[in-house]
Amino acid sequence: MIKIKNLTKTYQNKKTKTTVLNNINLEIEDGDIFGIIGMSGAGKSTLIRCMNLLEKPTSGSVHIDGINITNLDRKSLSKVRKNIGMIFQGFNLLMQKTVEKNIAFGLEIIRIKDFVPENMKINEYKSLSYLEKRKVKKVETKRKVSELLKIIDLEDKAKAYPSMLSGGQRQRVAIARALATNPSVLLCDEATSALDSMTTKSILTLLKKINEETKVTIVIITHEMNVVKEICNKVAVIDQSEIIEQGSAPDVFKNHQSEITRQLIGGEL
Ligand SMILES: Nc1ncnc2c1ncn2[C@@H]1O[C@H](COP(=O)(O)OP(=O)(O)OP(=O)(O)O)[C@@H](O)[C@H]1O
Repeated sequence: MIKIKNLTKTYQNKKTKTTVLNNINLEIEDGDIFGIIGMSGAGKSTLIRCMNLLEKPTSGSVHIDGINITNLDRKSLSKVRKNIGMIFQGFNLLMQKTVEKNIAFGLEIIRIKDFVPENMKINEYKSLSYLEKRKVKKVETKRKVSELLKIIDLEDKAKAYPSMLSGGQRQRVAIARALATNPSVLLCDEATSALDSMTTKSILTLLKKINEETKVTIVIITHEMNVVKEICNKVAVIDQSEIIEQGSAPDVFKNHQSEITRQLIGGEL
């Protein structure tokens, strides 16, 4: 579960002080596909970046699976971050690496001694020599990459470079890389904004399938209402730095209270 308590984010320079998030309170339950919607500049990106401490809140706290991650030291935070995958509008792939190497990168960043093999008891792994551990990690990485290639349906592109892929295929690779560490949370920052509507639909279908199969909690920030309608079970509306509405997606769509929400959903319902 992700709990955000009284979170405020203020940017300050010599002359100005801007409060971008004001007293945000949110609870995102395990397995949710939680949409955060709002107009441009409302604070969506800042909020999602606070969830993995890419931005440090000015005050308030972020709790993931019961752990307050707000003031963790670098080492503990990097451990927590392995449990939080993130994908971006611009995909952020390594252009000089093949698809399979991009996906493996999600695991490469974990030190041999911190690696947790999926098919092995942790004590068994711990008792191995460094070289044996390295071998296990190599084999496990290979296995995981082929499993993920299958999930994203790009087994035939394993040796391709990102420049040879379409936008939708690149985002699939980014999703696989984010899932390599089996995170319990996947943060999606405008993940489909650069894609056409058909490709968006296929990425959303993939995210939904992954959510159903792995129970990963997905947080999506977007200004695209079809994204929320398509896959989110819950939604929060952010406007001028504050959460102005939240609840089950169908309920917020039907019984919204604010003018901003009405504008965002375009009065379609
Ligand atoms: N580093 C920063 N310093 C000062 N102000 C910032 C900084 N980062 C963001 N802001 C301001 O915070 C506000 C919220 O930005 P944010 O990117 O979170 O909004 P958003 O809802 O994601 O917008 P969009 O949909 O356009 O991406 C904006 O007014 C932005 O100018």
